[in-house]
Amino acid sequence: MVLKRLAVYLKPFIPRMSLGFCIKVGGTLVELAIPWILSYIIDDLIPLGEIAPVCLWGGLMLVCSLLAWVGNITANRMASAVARDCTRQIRHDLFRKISYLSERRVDEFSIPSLITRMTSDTYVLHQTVGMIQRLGVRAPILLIGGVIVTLTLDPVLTLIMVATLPVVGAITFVVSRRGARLFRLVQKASDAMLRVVRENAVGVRVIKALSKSEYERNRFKRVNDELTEKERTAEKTMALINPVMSLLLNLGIVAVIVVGGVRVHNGTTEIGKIIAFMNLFTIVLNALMAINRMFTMLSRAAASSARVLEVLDTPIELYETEPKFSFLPENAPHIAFRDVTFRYPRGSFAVRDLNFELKRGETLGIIGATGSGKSTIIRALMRYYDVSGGAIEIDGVDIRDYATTDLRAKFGVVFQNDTLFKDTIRENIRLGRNLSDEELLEAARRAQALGFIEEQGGLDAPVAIKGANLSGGQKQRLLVARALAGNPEILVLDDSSSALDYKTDSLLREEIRLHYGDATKIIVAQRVSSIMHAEKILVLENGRVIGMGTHDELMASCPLYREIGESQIGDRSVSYDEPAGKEAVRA
Ligand SMILES: Nc1ncnc2c1ncn2[C@@H]1O[C@H](COP(=O)(O)OP(=O)(O)OP(=O)(O)O)[C@@H](O)[C@H]1O
Repeated sequence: MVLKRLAVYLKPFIPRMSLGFCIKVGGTLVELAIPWILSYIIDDLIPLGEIAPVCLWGGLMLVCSLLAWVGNITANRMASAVARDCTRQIRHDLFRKISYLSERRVDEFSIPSLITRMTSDTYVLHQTVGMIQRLGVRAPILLIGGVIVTLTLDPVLTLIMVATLPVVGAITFVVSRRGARLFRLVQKASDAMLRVVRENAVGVRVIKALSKSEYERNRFKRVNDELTEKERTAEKTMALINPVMSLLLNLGIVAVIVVGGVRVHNGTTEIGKIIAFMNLFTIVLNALMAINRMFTMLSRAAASSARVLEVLDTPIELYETEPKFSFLPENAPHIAFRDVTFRYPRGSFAVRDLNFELKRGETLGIIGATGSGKSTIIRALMRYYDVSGGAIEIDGVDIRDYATTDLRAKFGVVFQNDTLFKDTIRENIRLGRNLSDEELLEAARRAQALGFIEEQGGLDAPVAIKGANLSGGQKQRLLVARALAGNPEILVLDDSSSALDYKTDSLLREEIRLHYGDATKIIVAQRVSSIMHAEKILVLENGRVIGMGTHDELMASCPLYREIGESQIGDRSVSYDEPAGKEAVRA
């Protein structure tokens, strides 16, 4: 059923598959003729004692072998090409779907599971599509054709052979069904193993630093053992088929030899027919084995298809292509949160009753303990998740009424622990947007990144996976340059200066103040100095706002803010009115 659903991917390849099918059928029929010619030579031509017809029919056998060989190779190549191109399309659609999945769905699937669906599951489908084309035509023709040719040679012996086939078919069916269920469990265990490997690779430094290597090794051993156990059960089940089939077919061959011997002795059949029969028996046996392999592969493919389809069938909840409004209300605040409440799937409330407004060009600072809901506000504003209650508005329009691409295009953003890609510095800043080198360099200069970019060799310098060849501060500056490039309408910096020294941080803030005056800025920070010049500061605790106002107001009215401020700045009498840049430069 699930395989049928994925068959739509084969539709565009029907002409190519049909041609391959014809070549395959031709090659297979020619192959079946070989034992028949052999029997004719032995029983009818050799007794005549003339060499010429024997050579002629022998030559025909050779031509048949060559044709079968060439036909099979050509058809197999065509099958591989179809499998490759079809899987490419499936991967393409999967990737596209994954990139549009809401964060909620990504959480539900989990990243490791999406990776295995994208890699090993599509690989299984690739193998299956290839195999079905290679063997799906050939094996049944050899099986049915083989039985027909044996019927023309000796119907009595054919009955012995045919009697074994239903038993073999039933065993294959039962075992393969069980195999499909077991392979689904194997894939699940493989997801779990990938998750541990991924966490381990990402957290390798901290694991070493905390001497957690032994603990991690044990954790990996557990998931690895679990996977091995599941594989063992699945393989043990599937491994039943071959020996049982071999046993049945060998019993059949023994019966053929015994009955055949009696029939030759009685003069009801000839020796050449028995030799050809044995030949065909091997062909039928191999065809059955191939069909068995196909069933095994189909069991795995059914499990993989179900996993791939689960992603492909997931509705894209948050992707709106058309705006649902025709005009923007006048004099509306640029950003407004109205009674916003948010909870993660299966989680408790992360943000409650959030209300604030920001005018265009204003800066909002957000501060609070870890887990207090700071990043959640950003995710909700950019509509990675829909709010659970209340509404978020941009220019007076609910963000759910914007086309998602239009909404996201308004933002320049650095997420907490944001990602750098294995590419050049240029592409990491540009990220596929139509921006000139001058614009990229300008953004880099303002993000205080130009100095180290030049040291690295300019925009063409390589960035390793996740920016592993850069320091923490360099990574953050590159990410800020990415956010600034393109002059966003709304600039969001989520804990993006934690690795910067105070001087660089304040220079960066000064550049933003000078050059991005029109952009509305939302800055999440752990440092009071990063947000103290904001027009509005939110102090969060457990998802609730416990203070809102300017730095001076909060120092006077919000005990938590005052506590953080005093512990970081130390001196309450410091004047905060000076631009941060000057303050830092003087320092
Ligand atoms: N994807 C998620 N699924 C379920 N719960 C989540 C998810 N992301 C965050 N949470 C929970 O929501 C709450 C707020 O998380 P959030 O990331 O907004 O905190 P934060 O203030 O940004 O913290 P930090 O300063 O550590 O980044 C936390 O209790 C967190 O455990």
